Formats: sequence, C-alpha cells, structure tokens
Amino acid sequence: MATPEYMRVQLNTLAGHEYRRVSTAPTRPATADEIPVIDLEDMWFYSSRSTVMLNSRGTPDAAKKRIATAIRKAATGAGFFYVSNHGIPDRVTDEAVSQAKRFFQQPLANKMRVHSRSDPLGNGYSPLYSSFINRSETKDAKEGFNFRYLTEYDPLHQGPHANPDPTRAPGSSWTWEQQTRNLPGFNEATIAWWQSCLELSRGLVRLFALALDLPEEYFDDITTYPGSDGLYICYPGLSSEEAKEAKKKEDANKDKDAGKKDIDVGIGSHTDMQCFTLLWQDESGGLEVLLPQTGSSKRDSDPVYEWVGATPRPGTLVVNIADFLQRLSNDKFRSTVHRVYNRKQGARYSMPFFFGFNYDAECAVVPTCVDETRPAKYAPISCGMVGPCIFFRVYRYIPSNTLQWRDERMQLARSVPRPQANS
Ligand SMILES: O=C(O)CCC(=O)C(=O)O
Ligand SMILES: [Fe+2]
Repeated sequence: MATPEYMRVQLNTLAGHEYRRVSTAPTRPATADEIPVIDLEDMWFYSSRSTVMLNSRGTPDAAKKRIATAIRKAATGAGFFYVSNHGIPDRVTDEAVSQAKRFFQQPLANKMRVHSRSDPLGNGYSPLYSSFINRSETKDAKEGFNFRYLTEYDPLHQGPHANPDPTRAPGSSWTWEQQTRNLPGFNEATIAWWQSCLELSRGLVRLFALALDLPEEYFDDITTYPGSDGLYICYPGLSSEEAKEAKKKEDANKDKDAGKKDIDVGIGSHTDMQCFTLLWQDESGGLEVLLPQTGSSKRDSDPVYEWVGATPRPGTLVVNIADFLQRLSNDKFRSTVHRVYNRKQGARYSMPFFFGFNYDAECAVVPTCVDETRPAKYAPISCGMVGPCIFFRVYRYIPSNTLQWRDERMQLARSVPRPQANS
C-alpha cells in the first residue's frame, strides 16, 4: 500500500486544538537561510550590575541595529535561529552538561528523592514518560530536571547596590539543593548555568525590543523577576536493534517517515509558552521544526508543512520564539512547532532555558505591531496566566503544581506595587 504523502498533526494552542497538514517525507536539515546563525559579536552581554549592554568593538549602535534586523528576519520567518559568540563561557556550559549527565546516570532512587511533585514550585526531577505534551502522539521519552526563577540567585538582585523586594522572593528555595549534595559541584554548576542564561536573556530581550522597533529598554521593567525556567533533559537512546532498524529504513528511504512511528517521540509536537527559549543541545541531532513547505502558498487555506532539522552547531545556542512573544507581536513573530526524536543508540542531552516576563506584568500587544488596518488580535494577559490557560483550554484541568505555583506568584505579585509595564 502506498504511504500517504501527508498526515495531520494535532496541536494544542491557546485557541484550542489546531491541525496542520504535514508531509511524511523524511526530515531534512534546515538551510542556513531558514535557521540562520546570528553572531552576537563576542561581547554582547548584559551586565546586571551596570544595567548596560556592552560591546567591546565596533560602533555599538550600528552593531545592535544589524543584529536586531537579523533577529527580526528570523523571528518573522522560521521563528528559530542560532546565536554564536553569545558570551556564555564554555566552561560554564561544559560543567553544566557534565553535571546533568551525572545526575541522570544515577540510580533511579536517588533521582526520585528530588521528584518535582514533592517541591512546592515543581522544581526537580521528572521521570521518563511522566510528561505527555501532545496527546495525539506518544508519551514523551525523556527525563527532566528543572529549576525555576529564584530571586536569591538572580545577579540583578545581588551585589552591594542590590535592593530586592523581599515580597517577591517565593517562600521556598530550590529544595533539591539539599538532596543533590552527593554530586559534588552539581549545585554550583547549575546555578552558574542558570545565571548565565538569565543574563544572556536580558541582553536578548533588549535586542528583541529593537527588533520590534521599540526602545531598547522597553521590556526592562517587566524582566526584573522574570520567568526563567532552566531544564536539563535526557532522552534515552534506542536499543542497538532499534537503532539498526531505524537506520536501515532511513537509508532505504522506503518508509517515508523513516521508522519514526516505531519509536516513541522524545518530546511531542508543541510550541513553547513564554517569550523565547534558549537551548543548548548536544551533537545527537533530533530537534525538528515544522515549517511551511517550500512552494506552499501562505494563502492556501490548508498549507503543507514539513519537518526540518535544527542541526546541532557546536558553540551556538538555539533561540526560538514562544507563544507569549508571538501574542505580543500580534503574530508578527512566530512561535513555531517543534519536536524531538532521539534515533541514536546513545542518550541525547539538552538544556533549554525558558524566558518570560514578570508573572504579574499584564502585557498588551506592543504599539509598533498595531495600526488601523491591523488592530490588536489579543487582549492583555500576563505571562503567569499563559501556562494554566493552555492546560485549561486543552485538558479542562490545571495540574495542581502549576496552579499552586501560579497562585503563589500571583499572591506575591499582588502584595507589591505593580511594576511599570510599558505596554
Ligand atoms: O531538547 C530539545 O532539543 C528541545 C526541548 C524542547 O523543545 C522543550 O523542552 O520545550
Ligand atoms: Fe520546546
């Protein structure tokens, strides 16, 4: 029987279920035009202590403009790009990667001691198959370990001039820190990686502001206690039999979806929820992005999409736009569907970092993305509401962890004066 050329992929969005017509052709690598590498020029970094973005060479304004223009192009295209020379030192990344591997390679009982269910903010370990991000696919074949925003470690609120608002610090800490002491260096490496991602994100959010034709500081006031969810992920490898079989099918190209339906998805087809995601991935490959097929017309009411590989590029991080930024940009920037398949024998490791605005900052579509012909499509909403909303609309329930976490943050937020949101 002939393999069908298309299949339907079901997605969960703020608006409920959406469907895409997707080619069953094997995933091909993205071209440099589709997912470009944007050079942040070595010294683009955001120094929380001096609250300026520095660049060691060239004319900062011209360089910023050039980078912002490249970001705009990528954000309105695939919604994915790589950043090189991003300023996170290799030793910080390498240490985090090796500690993440050590954590996952421990006996299950050790990992269960820091189960995310026993943490009030849902931080810690999530076992294999505990998430099911896309109900029309398989459960997610991955283990995770997450660490959400903590004022105590935010470089913006440290140092001699720091003046953090005590009501903003949630009552709990990273409770797992006590339980991971058996892994020397784990806590330090995780904190350093999380801080580096946070600083880079505060730099990037300024470049995103410029890319939206807004003043560079536009989002500064609403990124003082931002959504900053670090995550280590381990996607277990295939057995040698499975790997051989998958390779055979791929080489022969006789099964158009290259054996994927025989293995579980690492993380199902989804979009990210906050503003943008930074992602370190190892060299396994397997991250796939759903793009309109070349030649498929945007005017077509049911365009064809295809899976395209975001090939690992050592030394870079992947950046992708998430739902909240798409919403704020009135759909000008794209939050693009992606998924992971680990089709290798060895485990695949990755480290996403999800960045969003302060949970209580209610944000409207930005003024540069509306005019008389393009009114705002969306009402103001806060980043803290997006996650629970998606769960509720799609599944009609909100996981208690999420609810508790959201409520705690909202309660804290209500007890202090509202920050000056610029939108
Ligand atoms: O592991 C990856 O490469 C991507 C993970 C991802 O998409 C996510 O956690 O949202
Ligand atoms: Fe994702």
